[in-house]
Amino acid sequence: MAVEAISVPVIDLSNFPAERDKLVWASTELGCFRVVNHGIPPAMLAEMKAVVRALFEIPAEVKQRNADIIAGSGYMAPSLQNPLYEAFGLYDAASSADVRAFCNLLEASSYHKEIFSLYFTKLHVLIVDIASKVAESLGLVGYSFDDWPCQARINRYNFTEETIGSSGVQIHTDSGFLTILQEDGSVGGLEMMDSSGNFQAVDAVPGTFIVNLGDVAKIWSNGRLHNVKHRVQCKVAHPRISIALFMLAPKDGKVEPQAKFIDSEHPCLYQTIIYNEYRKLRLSSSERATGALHLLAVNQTATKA
Ligand SMILES: O=C(O)CCC(=O)C(=O)O
Ligand SMILES: [Fe+2]
Repeated sequence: MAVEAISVPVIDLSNFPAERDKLVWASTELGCFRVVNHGIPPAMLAEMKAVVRALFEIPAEVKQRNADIIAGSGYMAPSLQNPLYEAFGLYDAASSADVRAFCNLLEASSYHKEIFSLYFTKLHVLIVDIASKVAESLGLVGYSFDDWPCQARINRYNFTEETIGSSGVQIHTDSGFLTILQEDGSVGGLEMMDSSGNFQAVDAVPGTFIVNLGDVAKIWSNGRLHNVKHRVQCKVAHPRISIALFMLAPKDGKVEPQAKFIDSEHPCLYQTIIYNEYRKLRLSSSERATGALHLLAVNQTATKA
């Protein structure tokens, strides 16, 4: 099936509240948007990307030191399921101590450490701002995302001539609330599923970030925010780098529909779950590809009885 290029809605972060309706539409119908005027200088994006490229060159045994802190949060070597994909994970990138520990384990130079710290400090401010704007646009004003843990994932796709047309990362939803992605400006491949169930290619636009919403957003908003399915395909014979920051779930781990989004016309759709349990649920079954939200669905007949 041919995959068309989608023009992802562009949200100008310096133009609020004027952009509010567009943000509501993008986050409830598509589950993804592009942000501009985000305050991260182009030089910092480029420096971070260069540091990330270098990080993948360290010896395999050093990479393995990046162990899981929570299920699936550490280094992922190429696997049978995703043979072209390799990633480092950093839990919690919102904590400067965790960023330092990650760099120390991987024997990063002091320059690399400095870039990592600066980048994630800035990205954390940005992710909190975007999450707050999403909440406010749905009418929930004053909700704080300040202390939500955020995981970073640094991805490399070993794309070559022979792999064109194959999968870089399988279809999935993100498990957390919201993801900010720095795409590879020169190598595309990200595809989002639209409302008709077709994949649409997302162009890589240098200097911007792609934001997508995950399963926690769907539960938290009682079904309003859309957890978009996406994947990465190999389109060109060139290694691809991407840098993701995932805002996961509240600090106490309790993920539940907010009272603001529950009323007689919108009954509670999801059971409360602890985020780490939900992550294990996704990893322990085949649910990663399709999401595991249906396992949390409230039985409406039972609720009404
Ligand atoms: O590399 C990308 O563009 C997307 C990566 C992704 O979907 C993820 O890390 O969850
Ligand atoms: Fe993803």
